[in-house]
Amino acid sequence: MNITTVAEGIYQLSVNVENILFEGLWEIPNGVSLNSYIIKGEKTAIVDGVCGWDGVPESLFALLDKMDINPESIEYLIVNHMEPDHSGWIENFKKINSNFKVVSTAKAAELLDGFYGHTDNIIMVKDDDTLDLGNGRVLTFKEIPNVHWPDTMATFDTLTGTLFSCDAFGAFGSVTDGNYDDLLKEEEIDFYENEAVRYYSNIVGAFSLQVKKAIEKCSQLPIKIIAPGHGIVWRKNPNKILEDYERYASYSKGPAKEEITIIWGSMYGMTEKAVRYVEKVLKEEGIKVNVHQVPEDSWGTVLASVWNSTGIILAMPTYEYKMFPPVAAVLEEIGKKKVLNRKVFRFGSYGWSGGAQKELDEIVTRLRMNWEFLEPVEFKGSASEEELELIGERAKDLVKEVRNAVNK
Ligand SMILES: Cc1cc2nc3c(=O)[nH]c(=O)nc-3n(C[C@H](O)[C@H](O)[C@H](O)COP(=O)(O)O)c2cc1C
Repeated sequence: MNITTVAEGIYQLSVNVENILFEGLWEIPNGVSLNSYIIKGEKTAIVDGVCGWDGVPESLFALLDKMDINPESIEYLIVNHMEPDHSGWIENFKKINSNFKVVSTAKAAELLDGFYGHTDNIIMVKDDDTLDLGNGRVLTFKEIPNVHWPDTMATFDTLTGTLFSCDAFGAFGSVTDGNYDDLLKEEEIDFYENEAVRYYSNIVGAFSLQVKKAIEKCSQLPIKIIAPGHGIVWRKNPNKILEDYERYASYSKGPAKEEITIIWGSMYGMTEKAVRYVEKVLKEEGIKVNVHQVPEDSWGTVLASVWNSTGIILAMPTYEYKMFPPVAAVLEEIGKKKVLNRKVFRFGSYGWSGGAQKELDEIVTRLRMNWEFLEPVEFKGSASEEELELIGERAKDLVKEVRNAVNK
């Protein structure tokens, strides 16, 4: 639980959440912060409440208490985005203060009604509308739909140049009091960069087109600080997170980095033997490789690696005339997240009929992933020396394709 000062009259109230699956689905090994912001003019506003998860609203009230802020003095609740991890707090807040106004887009207002039956005192705003808090503090709003729900907007404090960007420009990773890029060491920034890729690929990757539009729109503002709903605040170099997000958005269509991700599954070690061989070959080629066995590694972890990778190797046996199911499941999710135009090689074992390749082709076509495949290698039972060599050669071809695509 942290209270920190972002800029003159702006305070961040952060609550870390760990040991949950984010959105009930995504593993967050390093936790996530839920960031709320208090903005003080003559009047006080709070930007984004936090989730109604057990203990979280109480933590936020305790933080307000610590700041000597009486919840009744908060006049505006700015709901940048209605998803319950940002707005789930409203119900609890209502019990203490029934005299506040919600500021949101029309779409968020509709969702507030649907989710919480909340319809009173809503100020609906659209692009470039303003809210004057007094004492020279004027807020401007920018709609950034579909980053990450259709209702999302960003709030801009014109006095300090602070952009409250909600889910845009966010990251996973719990935070400490030094939750600012100007206070963090280089390796800590690197840590949050990895957490940002994980967050981006898991949460907003499917909306990369809308992310690009949001970057364009927000870049017109004289931004000095970016204060997202999750992760660290960018005060020294806000351009870094804008550029990082621009890059992550471009990875959807590829090429991404000069990296290969191997996603593999194996029942009795036949496919695994070939995976180990390929790992050795790729190591000799000197390319960065991320290796994920499924279902042992979670979808979120696999997605984060795949997002960064221009090359993908899928290694799985045939199972009941189809792909080994955990590989098929993660592949479907990768397709839905729009990981497109990758260079791919697949190999795997079968017993008598094969069938994995047919399902693989079906998924990639149905989800319009536009993946470019090298000729697959399938082997009966255990791969022979010749078959291993062939797989090794194809892996080297993949490295060439990846390097060509990245360095084009
Ligand atoms: C439950 C089960 C279902 C299988 N279904 C098929 C199948 O439909 N067609 C086929 O050719 N082989 C099938 N096999 C054989 C495997 O593909 C074969 O044993 C392969 O070598 C397993 O590779 P792995 O050790 O990497 O898992 C099946 C094996 C199991 C255990």
